[in-house]
Amino acid sequence: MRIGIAGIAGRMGRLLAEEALAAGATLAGGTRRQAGGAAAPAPVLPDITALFAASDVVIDFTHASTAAAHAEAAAAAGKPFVLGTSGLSAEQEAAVAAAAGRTAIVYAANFAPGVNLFLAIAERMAAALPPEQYDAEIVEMHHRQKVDAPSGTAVALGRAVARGRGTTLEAAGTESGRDGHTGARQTGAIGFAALRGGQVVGEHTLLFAAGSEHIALTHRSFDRRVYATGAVRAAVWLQGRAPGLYDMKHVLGMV
Ligand SMILES: NC(=O)C1=CN([C@@H]2O[C@H](COP(=O)(O)OP(=O)(O)OC[C@H]3O[C@@H](n4cnc5c(N)ncnc54)[C@H](OP(=O)(O)O)[C@@H]3O)[C@@H](O)[C@H]2O)C=CC1
Ligand SMILES: O=C(O)C1=N[C@H](C(=O)O)C[C@H](O)C1
Repeated sequence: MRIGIAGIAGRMGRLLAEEALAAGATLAGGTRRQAGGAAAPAPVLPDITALFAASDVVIDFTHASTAAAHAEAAAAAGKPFVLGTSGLSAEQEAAVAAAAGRTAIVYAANFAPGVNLFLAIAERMAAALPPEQYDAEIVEMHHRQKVDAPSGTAVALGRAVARGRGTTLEAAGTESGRDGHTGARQTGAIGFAALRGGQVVGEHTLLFAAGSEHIALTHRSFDRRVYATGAVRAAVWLQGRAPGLYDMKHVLGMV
Protein backbone atom coordinates (compact mmCIF):
# COMPACT_ATOMS: atom_id res chain seq x y z
CA MET A 1 0.00 0.00 0.00
CA ARG A 2 1.34 3.45 -0.98
CA ILE A 3 0.66 6.08 1.70
CA GLY A 4 0.93 9.80 0.89
CA ILE A 5 1.28 12.36 3.68
CA ALA A 6 0.06 15.94 3.42
CA GLY A 7 2.19 18.18 5.65
CA ILE A 8 4.99 15.61 5.72
CA ALA A 9 7.53 17.92 7.39
CA GLY A 10 5.23 18.81 10.30
CA ARG A 11 5.31 17.39 13.86
CA MET A 12 2.68 14.80 12.93
CA GLY A 13 3.83 14.41 9.31
CA ARG A 14 7.28 13.13 10.29
CA LEU A 15 5.82 10.58 12.74
CA LEU A 16 3.22 9.48 10.20
CA ALA A 17 6.03 8.73 7.75
CA GLU A 18 7.80 6.57 10.36
CA GLU A 19 4.61 4.74 11.33
CA ALA A 20 3.64 4.12 7.68
CA LEU A 21 7.00 2.45 7.06
CA ALA A 22 6.73 0.51 10.35
CA ALA A 23 3.36 -0.83 9.16
CA GLY A 24 5.01 -2.16 5.98
CA ALA A 25 3.59 0.49 3.64
CA THR A 26 5.51 2.38 0.94
CA LEU A 27 5.88 6.15 1.34
CA ALA A 28 4.47 7.69 -1.82
CA GLY A 29 5.67 11.18 -0.85
CA GLY A 30 4.23 14.24 0.78
CA THR A 31 3.29 17.87 0.42
CA ARG A 32 4.28 20.93 2.35
CA ARG A 33 3.21 24.53 2.38
CA GLN A 34 6.59 26.01 1.54
CA ALA A 35 10.07 24.94 0.55
CA GLY A 36 12.82 25.02 3.16
CA GLY A 37 12.50 24.49 6.91
CA ALA A 38 12.63 21.01 8.43
CA ALA A 39 13.73 18.22 6.05
CA ALA A 40 10.95 15.97 4.72
CA PRO A 41 11.37 12.18 5.09
CA ALA A 42 10.12 11.43 1.52
CA PRO A 43 9.90 13.24 -1.84
CA VAL A 44 7.83 16.43 -1.69
CA LEU A 45 5.30 16.47 -4.56
CA PRO A 46 4.07 19.70 -6.16
CA ASP A 47 0.50 19.61 -4.84
CA ILE A 48 -2.30 17.52 -3.34
CA THR A 49 -3.50 16.31 -6.78
CA ALA A 50 -0.05 14.89 -7.53
CA LEU A 51 0.02 13.31 -4.06
CA PHE A 52 -3.30 11.51 -4.58
CA ALA A 53 -2.15 10.34 -8.04
CA ALA A 54 0.95 8.75 -6.48
CA SER A 55 -0.84 7.22 -3.45
CA ASP A 56 -3.40 4.54 -2.57
CA VAL A 57 -4.44 6.60 0.47
CA VAL A 58 -3.49 10.04 1.79
CA ILE A 59 -3.19 11.05 5.46
CA ASP A 60 -3.57 14.75 6.26
CA PHE A 61 -2.61 16.52 9.51
CA THR A 62 -2.09 20.10 8.32
CA HIS A 63 -4.31 23.16 8.72
CA ALA A 64 -8.09 23.68 8.65
CA SER A 65 -7.84 26.00 5.65
CA THR A 66 -6.74 23.06 3.45
CA ALA A 67 -9.33 20.47 4.57
CA ALA A 68 -12.11 21.18 2.06
CA ALA A 69 -9.76 21.29 -0.96
CA HIS A 70 -7.93 18.15 0.17
CA ALA A 71 -11.21 16.24 0.67
CA GLU A 72 -12.38 17.36 -2.77
CA ALA A 73 -9.06 16.16 -4.27
CA ALA A 74 -9.66 12.77 -2.60
CA ALA A 75 -13.14 12.54 -4.12
CA ALA A 76 -11.90 13.62 -7.56
CA ALA A 77 -9.14 10.97 -7.46
CA GLY A 78 -11.49 8.33 -6.01
CA LYS A 79 -8.90 7.59 -3.29
CA PRO A 80 -9.50 7.11 0.46
CA PHE A 81 -8.49 9.90 2.81
CA VAL A 82 -7.60 10.11 6.52
CA LEU A 83 -8.13 13.59 7.98
CA GLY A 84 -6.78 14.49 11.43
CA THR A 85 -6.63 18.26 11.18
CA SER A 86 -8.52 20.17 13.89
CA GLY A 87 -10.17 23.60 14.00
CA LEU A 88 -12.48 23.10 10.98
CA SER A 89 -15.43 25.49 10.64
CA ALA A 90 -18.97 24.16 10.10
CA GLU A 91 -18.61 24.98 6.37
CA GLN A 92 -15.29 23.12 6.12
CA GLU A 93 -16.79 20.09 7.91
CA ALA A 94 -19.76 20.17 5.51
CA ALA A 95 -17.37 20.14 2.53
CA VAL A 96 -15.57 17.09 3.97
CA ALA A 97 -18.93 15.33 4.49
CA ALA A 98 -19.95 16.15 0.90
CA ALA A 99 -16.69 14.69 -0.47
CA ALA A 100 -17.34 11.55 1.60
CA GLY A 101 -20.37 10.93 -0.60
CA ARG A 102 -17.89 10.03 -3.36
CA THR A 103 -14.98 8.41 -1.49
CA ALA A 104 -14.23 6.85 1.89
CA ILE A 105 -12.97 9.33 4.50
CA VAL A 106 -11.95 8.82 8.14
CA TYR A 107 -12.17 12.18 9.92
CA ALA A 108 -11.34 11.99 13.62
CA ALA A 109 -10.59 14.61 16.24
CA ASN A 110 -8.21 12.21 17.95
CA PHE A 111 -6.68 8.92 16.78
CA ALA A 112 -5.65 7.67 20.26
CA PRO A 113 -7.69 4.59 21.29
CA GLY A 114 -8.03 5.85 24.88
CA VAL A 115 -9.59 9.13 23.75
CA ASN A 116 -12.15 7.28 21.64
CA LEU A 117 -13.14 5.22 24.69
CA PHE A 118 -13.29 8.51 26.64
CA LEU A 119 -15.73 9.92 24.04
CA ALA A 120 -18.02 6.91 24.46
CA ILE A 121 -17.90 7.18 28.27
CA ALA A 122 -18.53 10.96 28.10
CA GLU A 123 -21.78 10.34 26.25
CA ARG A 124 -22.93 7.79 28.85
CA MET A 125 -21.99 10.04 31.76
CA ALA A 126 -23.89 12.94 30.23
CA ALA A 127 -26.96 10.75 29.72
CA ALA A 128 -26.89 9.80 33.42
CA LEU A 129 -26.23 13.22 34.97
CA PRO A 130 -29.08 15.76 34.52
CA PRO A 131 -27.92 19.09 33.02
CA GLU A 132 -30.07 21.00 35.54
CA GLN A 133 -27.82 19.65 38.31
CA TYR A 134 -24.47 18.85 36.66
CA ASP A 135 -22.52 21.56 34.84
CA ALA A 136 -20.25 20.09 32.15
CA GLU A 137 -16.85 21.76 31.78
CA ILE A 138 -14.05 20.67 29.42
CA VAL A 139 -10.46 21.73 30.10
CA GLU A 140 -7.66 21.02 27.65
CA MET A 141 -3.92 21.77 27.61
CA HIS A 142 -1.54 21.60 24.66
CA HIS A 143 1.95 22.68 23.59
CA ARG A 144 2.65 26.33 22.92
CA GLN A 145 2.74 25.83 19.09
CA LYS A 146 -0.91 24.74 18.77
CA VAL A 147 -2.79 27.23 16.58
CA ASP A 148 -6.47 26.41 17.26
CA ALA A 149 -8.67 26.41 20.40
CA PRO A 150 -10.55 24.69 21.81
CA SER A 151 -8.86 21.53 20.55
CA GLY A 152 -10.70 19.24 18.15
CA THR A 153 -10.85 16.65 20.92
CA ALA A 154 -12.43 19.15 23.33
CA VAL A 155 -15.09 19.93 20.71
CA ALA A 156 -15.65 16.18 20.16
CA LEU A 157 -16.08 15.75 23.94
CA GLY A 158 -18.58 18.63 23.95
CA ARG A 159 -20.50 17.01 21.12
CA ALA A 160 -20.50 13.67 22.98
CA VAL A 161 -21.90 15.35 26.11
CA ALA A 162 -24.58 17.09 24.04
CA ARG A 163 -25.50 13.79 22.34
CA GLY A 164 -25.78 12.08 25.72
CA ARG A 165 -28.17 14.85 26.75
CA GLY A 166 -30.25 14.33 23.60
CA THR A 167 -29.24 17.62 22.03
CA THR A 168 -26.46 19.23 19.96
CA LEU A 169 -23.59 21.44 21.01
CA GLU A 170 -25.14 24.34 19.09
CA ALA A 171 -28.51 23.93 20.80
CA ALA A 172 -27.02 23.34 24.28
CA GLY A 173 -24.88 26.48 24.01
CA THR A 174 -21.23 26.88 24.93
CA GLU A 175 -19.27 29.10 27.30
CA SER A 176 -15.58 29.65 26.66
CA GLY A 177 -12.88 32.22 27.31
CA ARG A 178 -14.68 33.62 30.36
CA ASP A 179 -13.23 36.98 31.34
CA GLY A 180 -14.63 40.03 33.12
CA HIS A 181 -18.31 40.42 34.09
CA THR A 182 -19.62 37.29 32.43
CA GLY A 183 -22.82 36.87 34.42
CA ALA A 184 -23.79 33.57 36.01
CA ARG A 185 -23.24 30.30 34.19
CA GLN A 186 -26.08 29.22 31.86
CA THR A 187 -27.77 25.95 32.90
CA GLY A 188 -27.12 23.24 30.32
CA ALA A 189 -24.35 25.14 28.52
CA ILE A 190 -21.07 23.26 27.97
CA GLY A 191 -17.97 25.11 29.16
CA PHE A 192 -14.56 25.09 27.47
CA ALA A 193 -11.18 26.28 28.76
CA ALA A 194 -7.92 26.02 26.83
CA LEU A 195 -4.42 26.19 28.34
CA ARG A 196 -1.27 26.50 26.21
CA GLY A 197 2.30 26.05 27.32
CA GLY A 198 5.55 24.17 27.00
CA GLN A 199 5.48 20.91 25.07
CA VAL A 200 2.33 19.28 26.48
CA VAL A 201 1.33 16.63 23.92
CA GLY A 202 -2.38 16.70 24.80
CA GLU A 203 -4.47 16.64 27.99
CA HIS A 204 -8.26 16.67 28.25
CA THR A 205 -10.46 16.72 31.35
CA LEU A 206 -14.24 16.46 31.35
CA LEU A 207 -15.78 17.62 34.62
CA PHE A 208 -19.39 17.34 35.76
CA ALA A 209 -19.90 19.69 38.72
CA ALA A 210 -23.02 19.56 40.92
CA GLY A 211 -23.84 21.24 44.23
CA SER A 212 -22.66 18.34 46.34
CA GLU A 213 -20.26 16.36 44.14
CA HIS A 214 -17.88 16.55 41.16
CA ILE A 215 -16.86 13.77 38.84
CA ALA A 216 -13.96 14.25 36.42
CA LEU A 217 -12.29 12.11 33.79
CA THR A 218 -8.84 12.94 32.37
CA HIS A 219 -6.91 11.61 29.37
CA ARG A 220 -3.21 12.41 28.90
CA SER A 221 -1.12 11.66 25.84
CA PHE A 222 2.61 11.41 26.55
CA ASP A 223 3.77 10.75 22.99
CA ARG A 224 2.07 12.03 19.80
CA ARG A 225 3.13 8.80 18.10
CA VAL A 226 -0.14 7.35 19.49
CA TYR A 227 -2.00 9.57 16.99
CA ALA A 228 0.25 8.55 14.08
CA THR A 229 -0.16 4.82 14.82
CA GLY A 230 -3.94 5.29 14.92
CA ALA A 231 -4.02 7.25 11.66
CA VAL A 232 -1.98 4.62 9.80
CA ARG A 233 -4.34 1.98 11.21
CA ALA A 234 -7.23 4.01 9.77
CA ALA A 235 -5.47 4.21 6.38
CA VAL A 236 -5.13 0.41 6.27
CA TRP A 237 -8.77 -0.04 7.41
CA LEU A 238 -9.98 2.25 4.58
CA GLN A 239 -8.66 0.00 1.79
CA GLY A 240 -11.64 -1.21 -0.28
CA ARG A 241 -14.14 0.64 1.96
CA ALA A 242 -17.36 2.07 0.40
CA PRO A 243 -17.69 5.87 0.18
CA GLY A 244 -18.79 7.39 3.48
CA LEU A 245 -17.72 9.53 6.41
CA TYR A 246 -16.17 7.34 9.10
CA ASP A 247 -14.39 8.11 12.34
CA MET A 248 -12.07 6.31 14.70
CA LYS A 249 -14.88 4.46 16.49
CA HIS A 250 -15.57 2.64 13.20
CA VAL A 251 -11.87 1.80 12.75
CA LEU A 252 -11.67 0.49 16.33
CA GLY A 253 -14.86 -1.56 15.95
CA MET A 254 -16.65 0.41 18.67
CA VAL A 255 -19.92 0.67 16.67
N1 LIG B 1 -6.62 14.06 15.12
C1 LIG B 1 -5.53 13.86 15.87
O1 LIG B 1 -5.38 12.80 16.52
C2 LIG B 1 -4.47 14.90 15.91
C3 LIG B 1 -4.62 16.06 15.22
N2 LIG B 1 -3.62 16.98 15.15
C4 LIG B 1 -3.85 18.13 14.30
O2 LIG B 1 -3.00 18.02 13.15
C5 LIG B 1 -2.71 19.33 12.66
C6 LIG B 1 -1.20 19.48 12.47
O3 LIG B 1 -0.56 19.41 13.72
P1 LIG B 1 1.05 19.46 13.83
O4 LIG B 1 1.65 18.34 13.07
O5 LIG B 1 1.34 19.58 15.28
O6 LIG B 1 1.35 20.85 13.10
P2 LIG B 1 2.67 21.36 12.36
O7 LIG B 1 2.53 22.83 12.27
O8 LIG B 1 3.88 20.78 12.99
O9 LIG B 1 2.57 20.73 10.90
C7 LIG B 1 1.64 21.14 9.99
C8 LIG B 1 2.07 20.75 8.59
O10 LIG B 1 1.07 21.19 7.69
C9 LIG B 1 1.61 22.07 6.74
N3 LIG B 1 0.70 23.24 6.61
C10 LIG B 1 0.41 24.13 7.56
N4 LIG B 1 -0.43 25.07 7.09
C11 LIG B 1 -0.65 24.73 5.82
C12 LIG B 1 -1.40 25.32 4.82
N5 LIG B 1 -2.12 26.45 5.03
N6 LIG B 1 -1.42 24.71 3.60
C13 LIG B 1 -0.72 23.56 3.41
N7 LIG B 1 0.05 22.96 4.33
C14 LIG B 1 0.06 23.56 5.52
C15 LIG B 1 2.96 22.51 7.24
O11 LIG B 1 3.81 22.73 6.13
P3 LIG B 1 5.32 23.34 6.26
O12 LIG B 1 6.16 22.20 6.72
O13 LIG B 1 5.67 23.79 4.90
O14 LIG B 1 5.21 24.46 7.26
C16 LIG B 1 3.38 21.36 8.11
O15 LIG B 1 4.05 20.38 7.33
C17 LIG B 1 -3.34 20.30 13.66
O16 LIG B 1 -4.61 20.70 13.17
C18 LIG B 1 -3.49 19.45 14.91
O17 LIG B 1 -4.49 19.90 15.77
C19 LIG B 1 -2.43 16.80 15.79
C20 LIG B 1 -2.22 15.68 16.53
C21 LIG B 1 -3.23 14.63 16.67
O1 LIG C 1 -2.49 19.95 17.96
C1 LIG C 1 -2.27 18.92 18.65
O2 LIG C 1 -1.15 18.66 19.09
C2 LIG C 1 -3.39 18.00 18.89
N1 LIG C 1 -4.51 18.21 18.27
C3 LIG C 1 -5.67 17.42 18.33
C4 LIG C 1 -6.84 18.23 18.87
O3 LIG C 1 -6.96 19.41 18.51
O4 LIG C 1 -7.63 17.68 19.63
C5 LIG C 1 -5.47 16.10 19.02
C6 LIG C 1 -4.48 16.12 20.15
O5 LIG C 1 -5.07 16.67 21.27
C7 LIG C 1 -3.19 16.84 19.77
